[in-house]
Amino acid sequence: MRKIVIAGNWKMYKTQAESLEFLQGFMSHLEETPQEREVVIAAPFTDLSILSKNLHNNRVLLSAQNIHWEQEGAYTGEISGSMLTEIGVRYVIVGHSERRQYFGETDETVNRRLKAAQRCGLTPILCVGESKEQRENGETESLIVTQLKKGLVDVDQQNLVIAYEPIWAIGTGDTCDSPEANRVIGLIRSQLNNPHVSIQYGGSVKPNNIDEIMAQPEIDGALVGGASLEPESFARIVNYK
Ligand SMILES: O=C(CO)COP(=O)(O)O
Repeated sequence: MRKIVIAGNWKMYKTQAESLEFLQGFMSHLEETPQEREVVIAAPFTDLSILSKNLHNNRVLLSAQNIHWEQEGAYTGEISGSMLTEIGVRYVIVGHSERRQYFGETDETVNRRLKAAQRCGLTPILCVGESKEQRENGETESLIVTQLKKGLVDVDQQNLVIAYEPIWAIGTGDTCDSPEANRVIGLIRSQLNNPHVSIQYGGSVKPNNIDEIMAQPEIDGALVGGASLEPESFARIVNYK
């Protein structure tokens, strides 16, 4: 069975006070959310601990946005897996295009982070996706196959979520057409050795397009940026029809 996983990626937004304010507005909407949908919030490191203390049941699971591959050491500015699991974090986003673009993330470092996450029991959400230029040059398929092949070396596909996030659709309002997202996600699935891996779509997911996206047979969830920052908007997304 493929799980439905709807995750909000808050990126570098929300102080602790703002994150608690979000919870106040958000939690009541979950009463109508079907139990089998997993709802995840990927918050900044500084918010995770206080969110964890204020989430008394497991209705919302927490995710980090990055993880270092070593268990501990002289790595100024980094966070290890055990620091995350100790405060109740369950997921971690790995290889987001913003980390690949601005912070030198490569398929090799992505692979190391994925394995580190799994070693300490976190479920990694591996992000893959092409730029506008790569799409226009007809490189979408080969790029994604390479990202998967290199990223997933020795990675356990029993404990993994993948997000297809075309870079040109992120933060632009220019959503990838649902049938096209469905097609690429089908291609991603064909590269895996476990048919039960959940594969999300990400890139300008909004309350007004989530129903159509989730109606696609290959799409098992969403990774939502901007529209996850407001309680009503993220609630409408997790409660898609
Ligand atoms: O990058 C994203 C989620 O990880 C998508 O961001 P937007 O939903 O703001 O386009």
